Amino acid sequence: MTISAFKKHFSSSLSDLYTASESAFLSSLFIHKITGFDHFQQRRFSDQQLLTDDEKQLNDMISVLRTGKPYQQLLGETEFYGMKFFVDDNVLIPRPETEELLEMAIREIQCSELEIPGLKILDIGTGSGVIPLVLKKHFPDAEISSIDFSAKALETAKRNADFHQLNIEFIHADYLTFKLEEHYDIIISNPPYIGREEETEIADSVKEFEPKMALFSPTSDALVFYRKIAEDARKHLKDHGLLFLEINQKLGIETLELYKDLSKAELLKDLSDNDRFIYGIK
Ligand SMILES: C[S@@+](CC[C@H](N)C(=O)[O-])C[C@H]1O[C@@H](n2cnc3c(N)ncnc32)[C@H](O)[C@@H]1O
Repeated sequence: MTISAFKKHFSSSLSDLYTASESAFLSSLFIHKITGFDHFQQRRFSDQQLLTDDEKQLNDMISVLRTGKPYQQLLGETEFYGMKFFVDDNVLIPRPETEELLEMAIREIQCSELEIPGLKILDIGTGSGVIPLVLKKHFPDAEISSIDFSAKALETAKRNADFHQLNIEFIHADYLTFKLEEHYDIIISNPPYIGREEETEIADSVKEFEPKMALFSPTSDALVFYRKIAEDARKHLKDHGLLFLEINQKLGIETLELYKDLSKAELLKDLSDNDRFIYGIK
């Protein structure tokens, strides 16, 4: 099969899962991964026959994609905030809303009166490490600590930190019982926030392929992480320190209520107009 015929085959085989433009984008990524041809080479050599082995591997990938497995897990990597991140089935695939959280955090930190050199940042629930690594890239002098209860997620986060040659303190701990000892200029988190009663509303592919620990609250209280973060913000966020949280869009008001004793706490919407973030100042 030629490269161009494979692209058509990819699109028609997955037409119930992806739009034509998504398929064009994805087939280009997969052909690049298997053949090494980038997008421009694929166009230039579109009439070239795929090697038999490459064609088999690409067809195997179509079969796996049909199971609903996220394409990022199959590729083993994804792009987030313009950076490459390794991902696997131990970490949440980073979402565009978290890019929005970071965009807000970077802007607010730059506009704040905080002393940027020596900034102390705590990230709760690191996953693939996207939040601490994007922040470290923008604020190289910041001291960033990042907690996760999943040892396997931390391995992936460390691999990403090594790849980008960025230094983060990774802490393997259950945040819900972890006693903070330091004081921070910034606390940022995208913790698990899906309650048990919402489980049926989550897509099967998400529940099957992404780590449950990353998605679901471990107790019947969907806000359990936000309550502990509120308590820690009271005691461990420095005066004028900043808080950035990604939240469950259905629990905006209840989540905001937990932070009412900060000098400022705002509920902010994402680009899809859902209540998605809390921005606070101590
Ligand atoms: C929603 S994911 C966010 C991952 C990453 N920060 C992102 O935005 O893509 C939540 C993360 O919290 C971690 N986590 C779950 N329970 C935890 C706990 N009790 N203590 C610390 N981390 C926990 C999960 O392993 C997961 O990596």
